[in-house]
Amino acid sequence: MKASIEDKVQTRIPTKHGEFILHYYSNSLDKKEHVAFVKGEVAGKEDVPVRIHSECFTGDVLGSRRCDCGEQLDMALDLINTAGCGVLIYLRQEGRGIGLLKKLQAYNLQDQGLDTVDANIKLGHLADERQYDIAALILHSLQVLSIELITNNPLKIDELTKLGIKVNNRIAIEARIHQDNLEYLKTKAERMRHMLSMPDSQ
Ligand SMILES: Nc1nc2c(ncn2[C@@H]2O[C@H](COP(=O)(O)OP(=O)(O)OP(=O)(O)O)[C@@H](O)[C@H]2O)c(=O)[nH]1
Ligand SMILES: [Zn+2]
Repeated sequence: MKASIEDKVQTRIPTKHGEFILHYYSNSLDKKEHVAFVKGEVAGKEDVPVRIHSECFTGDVLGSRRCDCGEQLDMALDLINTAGCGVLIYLRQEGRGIGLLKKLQAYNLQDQGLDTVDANIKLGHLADERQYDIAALILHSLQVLSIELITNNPLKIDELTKLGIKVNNRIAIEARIHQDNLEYLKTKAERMRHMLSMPDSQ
């Protein structure tokens, strides 16, 4: 079956980062509630700043310091708001696609010494099970011509390019490094090719 999405509703959301229009999508691939937060006029535009954010209940909602997600969400919305034009797609791919239950189990394995990659593998999953088809469909639906992707993850750029999205540039989004996220960020840099500037001495 060919993947499809439907833009079901658009509504204005004033936030501490500025005002955005929230688009709610239904889709033919899963039963999840994927959304886009849109700033300004993006249809027919080139080089639109775009963040594709993967759901992280612990980081985005609870403010967990185990990962950089919550801080990246704030930074991306500030950046898009300041640019006056852009899109944050919030994909419901909790735990890099393995779901909240498995991510929390993976956290316990990490507390026993495994890193984020090996914890996923021990639970019978791939290191990263995310897909970006729905994000690409959302960008097509918004009639964005080309993007500047806000990410440190080269895989996201590759995947979107394969799906026909023109990624003209990458905008780095590096959260503060501290004791609680150090190992997590180190693993992303060393095992998942994330473009992060890690301190040499740590
Ligand atoms: N399986 C698993 N998922 C995690 C863990 N920590 C965070 N996540 C999930 O990872 C996703 C975010 O992915 P990241 O690898 O942090 O970053 P990214 O989206 O690939 O890259 P950026 O665009 O640079 O942020 C969210 O869905 C989180 O819920 C973990 O230890 N294990
Ligand atoms: Zn997170």
